[in-house]
Amino acid sequence: MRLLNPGPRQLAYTLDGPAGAPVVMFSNSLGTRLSSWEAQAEALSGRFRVLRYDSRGHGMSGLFGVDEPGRRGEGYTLAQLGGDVLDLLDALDIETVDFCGISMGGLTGLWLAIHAEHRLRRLVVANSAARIGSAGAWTERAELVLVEGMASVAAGAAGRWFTPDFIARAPATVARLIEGLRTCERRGYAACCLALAEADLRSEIAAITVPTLLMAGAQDPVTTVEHGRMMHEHISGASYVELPASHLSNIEAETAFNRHLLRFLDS
Ligand SMILES: O=C(O)CC1=CCC(=O)O1
Repeated sequence: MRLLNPGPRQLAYTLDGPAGAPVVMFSNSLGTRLSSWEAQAEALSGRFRVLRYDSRGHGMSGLFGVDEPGRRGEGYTLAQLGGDVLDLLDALDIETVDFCGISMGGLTGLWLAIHAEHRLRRLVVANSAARIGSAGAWTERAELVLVEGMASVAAGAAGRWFTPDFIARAPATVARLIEGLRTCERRGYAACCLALAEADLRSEIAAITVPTLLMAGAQDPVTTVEHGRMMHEHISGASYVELPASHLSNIEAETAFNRHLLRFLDS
């Protein structure tokens, strides 16, 4: 694990793989961290350089000021989440990447494709939407974790992230991710909820020209297949697949996810 700008505005990242190989960058969902891409990093290793990072407020990345006195309950913005990606690429002297994000990370990828398309070769958006949830629900969730702590959202997360079948089949994996959510910094998590409360790219995604692969989970209750199909209709030339999974499809359906990802990266 390496740190860009060690301190309250640090970004934690890993960069693995052969020097000179094309870089594939991964962006995590709300309440997870760069370790959630383990299966993809392994599948790509050898042929690609894999750049993973913890979104601000998550994992080993900093809180970017939301812990400062008087700033309780302040949010990040989607532009800041996208700006962190550009800062990291600039610092590492990486001109272009294939970008793969899930959920909040997918929304970050859509923002980059709209505002910094020259930095993306290809875009993969998994289990995401141009507008995730509603402003009211995200504001409520931010308030809930600030007042009651992360246990209040960790309790119901398995049912949002995975199918009952996967929860029964892979209890240790599910427990590890839920523990990661429970120990997520509440102020960072809340600030990302507030970024999601504001983020709405529905009127902008038609401008995307970066080659795009959209992946949805057939049983995802959060970002549904309807959200995936809506993006597919609006992003010209995009490919769209549905995976046998709920929300964290890169974990629940890692084989199918990796197959589609690699096929797209090789196209
Ligand atoms: O509600 C959840 O935990 C799922 C989710 C919504 C946005 C995101 O990144 O994860």
